[in-house]
Amino acid sequence: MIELKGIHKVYQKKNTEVQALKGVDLSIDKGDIFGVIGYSGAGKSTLVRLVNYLERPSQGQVIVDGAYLGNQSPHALRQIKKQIGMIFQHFNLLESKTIFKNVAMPLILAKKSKQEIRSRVLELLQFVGLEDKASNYPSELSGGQKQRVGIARALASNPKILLCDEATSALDPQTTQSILSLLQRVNKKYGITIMIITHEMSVIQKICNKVAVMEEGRVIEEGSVLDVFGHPEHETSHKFVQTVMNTDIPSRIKEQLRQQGTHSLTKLEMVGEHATQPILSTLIQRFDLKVSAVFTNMIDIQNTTLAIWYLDIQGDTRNKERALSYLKQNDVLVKEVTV
Ligand SMILES: Nc1ncnc2c1ncn2[C@@H]1O[C@H](COP(=O)(O)OP(=O)(O)OP(=O)(O)O)[C@@H](O)[C@H]1O
Repeated sequence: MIELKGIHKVYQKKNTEVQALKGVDLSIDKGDIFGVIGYSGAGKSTLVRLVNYLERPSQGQVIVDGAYLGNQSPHALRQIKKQIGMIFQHFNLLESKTIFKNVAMPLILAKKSKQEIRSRVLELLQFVGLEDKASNYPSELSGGQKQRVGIARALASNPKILLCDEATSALDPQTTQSILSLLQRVNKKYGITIMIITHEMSVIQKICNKVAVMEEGRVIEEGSVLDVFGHPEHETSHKFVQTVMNTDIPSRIKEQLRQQGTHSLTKLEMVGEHATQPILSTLIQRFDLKVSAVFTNMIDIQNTTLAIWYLDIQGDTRNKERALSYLKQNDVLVKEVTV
């Protein structure tokens, strides 16, 4: 649905150049809720603004729904851009217009009939739960309600893609949760592909199926959210995962283990129904091993459980080898780690 190929973006600032993007390749499939995470200045906003050509790449190709944006006529580009809605951190509502008018604006600009505008706006206000606010003004709404108006306005022209630039960063955790649930409904009910820019891993955890981690203008890691949470390859991704799920053994426990003479542990990673297998009893009873669970953590990612266990497994070496290959055969990811 969205393809970015070899994207570079250079901003000219007086006599200096800022290389905001340094060769980004990204592919977002239809129906994805795709998260892009990174620290401030990583290039996330620049990247998302390229998708609807608010910014043009200095080099590389942006392809949306099969159309290469670089060689479109102004008219064709406008048509493509109509298929892309966008919501913003600070909502960008017209303060002097009512909620009804704010949502209606894309339809008024597209010269739709009054009747069509009325029925579409009322349907959308109902969808976002604001049907009683049609004649209020933005200043009379809470942040979460304003973002709901932003979402309704973005949906007015029936887009195929919704871009969200830090859409929940100005909201409290409870309101964030309700906006994320609404975005999930947008994805499911209208089949809209969603691209979310954020610096909060909890946002990725709650609604994204795929994630790209950005640093200094590059994508440093990309994959399914479960994979990146389970075994982040890059140090920055690891740090983001740690903000929502502690997958590292606390140093206090490591110290205790070293004092006891334990220098290595077996790390198990299990996903979905594999996370609820009777692992410990199998290792103890079937393979005659002595097993202590030193540190464990479980997290729910889009209704799927991800479990990480660190075990101290003692006993006959051959039995341990057989036990570990049994675990691998049962879809448990096994790794020996030093403490
Ligand atoms: N219009 C611009 N002119 C000059 N430099 C820019 C412009 N927009 C962004 N930059 C620079 O490009 C780099 C990437 O910025 P960008 O806003 O894309 O990052 P970001 O990851 O979205 O950060 P943040 O989360 O703080 O918004 C930064 O160094 C920024 O200063």
